[in-house]
Amino acid sequence: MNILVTGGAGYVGSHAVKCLTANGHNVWVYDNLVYGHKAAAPADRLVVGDLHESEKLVKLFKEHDIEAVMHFAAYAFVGESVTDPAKYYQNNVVGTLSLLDAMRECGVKKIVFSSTCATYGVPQQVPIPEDHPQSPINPYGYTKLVIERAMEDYRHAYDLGYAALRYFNASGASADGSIGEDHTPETHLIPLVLDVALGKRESITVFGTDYPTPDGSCIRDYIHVDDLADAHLAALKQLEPGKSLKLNLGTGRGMSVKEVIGICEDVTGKRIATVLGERREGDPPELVANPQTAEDAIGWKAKRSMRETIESAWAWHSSHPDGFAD
Ligand SMILES: NC(=O)c1ccc[n+]([C@@H]2O[C@H](COP(=O)([O-])OP(=O)(O)OC[C@H]3O[C@@H](n4cnc5c(N)ncnc54)[C@H](O)[C@@H]3O)[C@@H](O)[C@H]2O)c1
Ligand SMILES: O=c1ccn([C@@H]2O[C@H](COP(=O)(O)OP(=O)(O)O[C@H]3O[C@H](CO)[C@@H](O)[C@H](O)[C@H]3O)[C@@H](O)[C@H]2O)c(=O)[nH]1
Repeated sequence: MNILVTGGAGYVGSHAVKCLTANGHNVWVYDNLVYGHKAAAPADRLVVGDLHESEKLVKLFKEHDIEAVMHFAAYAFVGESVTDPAKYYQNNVVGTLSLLDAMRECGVKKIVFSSTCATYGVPQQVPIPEDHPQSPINPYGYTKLVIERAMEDYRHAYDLGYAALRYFNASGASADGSIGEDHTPETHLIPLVLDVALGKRESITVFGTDYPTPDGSCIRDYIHVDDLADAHLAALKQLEPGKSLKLNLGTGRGMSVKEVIGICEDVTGKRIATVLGERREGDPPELVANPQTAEDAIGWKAKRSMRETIESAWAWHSSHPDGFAD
């Protein structure tokens, strides 16, 4: 299939590109490189462009006879979305509407969209099923929810086929060590802990130790980025015009911040200096997926263990201490 991958030079997108290519798809990466890395995308497949450039997208769709879009491009810093929501609504909502317009103009009727468990807000029930109320607690989550809603309306009116894939915490790196996680600034737990192991940071701060969890630190569902890539492939296979899929992508297994630090110590063989700190604003105590719907609908479930996830992250970070260094 001819597929356009927006945000394909970013963390999750680049792993999906690798997986799609390995499975025989003809892939084009579309990324403005604001946060992406040139080296993360195949050189002969990268088109540098922005979501807002609808005409450029139309040209690409026609030129390469694009049949489906995988849409990763977005801004994803939760804290920044609170202080500068305009930036998030403009990019994640207006940018995506421009992409959807270009698709409509060219008759491209399949899209796999990077949504997030942040659309659920503070869960009333854990593990979280897909029909849990969606009530985000930050603008980032709202931008993703708005697009889920727009896609549903476009499905109804224009026969769009879409998959809204609600990721939990994307983690780890490609098994061959060629690509991995490199966000600037880095805010995610695992890369920050591994930076301490590498001596790039003095310590990791545990954000909150008085949560109603067994060890008092927050619980998350860390899903290997290659498992996410596999899910994208599986969702694409099931997509048809007019069909919708709304799926949680997680392992169903919760891990506390302290447990993550413990596994990182084990994998790296280094002691991680840890500071017990205050809660970070906007962090729900526990976010864990119920991944059963994904298994039933697309025959997918997470295969990689938490240890494998952290081992792959360590292999990447220790061999690329400066990330892509671009
Ligand atoms: N990393 C996670 O744990 C996580 C969890 C849930 C959802 N998500 C979602 O998954 C997607 C990918 O996340 P990531 O961690 O790989 O982020 P990332 O920043 O590494 O990748 C996003 C890519 O999109 C590009 N981009 C942004 N705006 C663009 C625009 N207007 N035009 C063209 N390109 C643009 C960036 O340059 C970057 O390469 C995002 O939509 C994010 O919201 C990520
Ligand atoms: O220095 C740190 C960094 C993080 N944490 C904690 O570690 C957990 C994971 O945090 P982080 O890696 O920042 O991920 P989340 O805040 O859970 O958010 C990520 O995962 C969401 C889905 O769960 C996505 O929507 C977001 O885009 C993505 O940033 C949370 O409990 C944090 O409080 C710390 O204790 N110390």
